[in-house]
Amino acid sequence: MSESEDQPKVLSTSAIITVLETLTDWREDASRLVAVFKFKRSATAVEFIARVGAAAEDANHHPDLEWRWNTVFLALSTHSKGSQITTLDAQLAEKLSATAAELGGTAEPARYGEQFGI
Ligand SMILES: C[C@H](O)[C@H](O)[C@H]1CNC2=NC(N)=NC(=O)C2=N1
Repeated sequence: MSESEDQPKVLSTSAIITVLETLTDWREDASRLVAVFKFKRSATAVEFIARVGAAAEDANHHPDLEWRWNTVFLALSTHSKGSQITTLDAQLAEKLSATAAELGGTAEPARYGEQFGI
């Protein structure tokens, strides 16, 4: 288990703002990092979901996930830290953006308010 996995650090508001300058696919919403990725085909969205699952198992850190046809909605927070945003969330967000890009996915900022019924 890596040191970061042992001790995720809660990000302050200013740290979140700084992190989001790099994680341009992601936004803060209700103490979570959220993103929406759209793919050309539903099958590619499913492939992405499988890779999200593998990355989550590797990191022992699991995003909330919603699948709608060719689009995948993600939300990340750290349950063990009161469901706040931590360094673990930022690390996984970066990895998932890279994975989405590899599969030709595009972020859909206009849809960020739609996920999980909110
Ligand atoms: C025991 C195990 O380490 C925990 O339940 C892990 C699993 N996946 C997790 N995922 C998320 N998002 N937050 C957590 O705190 C968390 N904790």
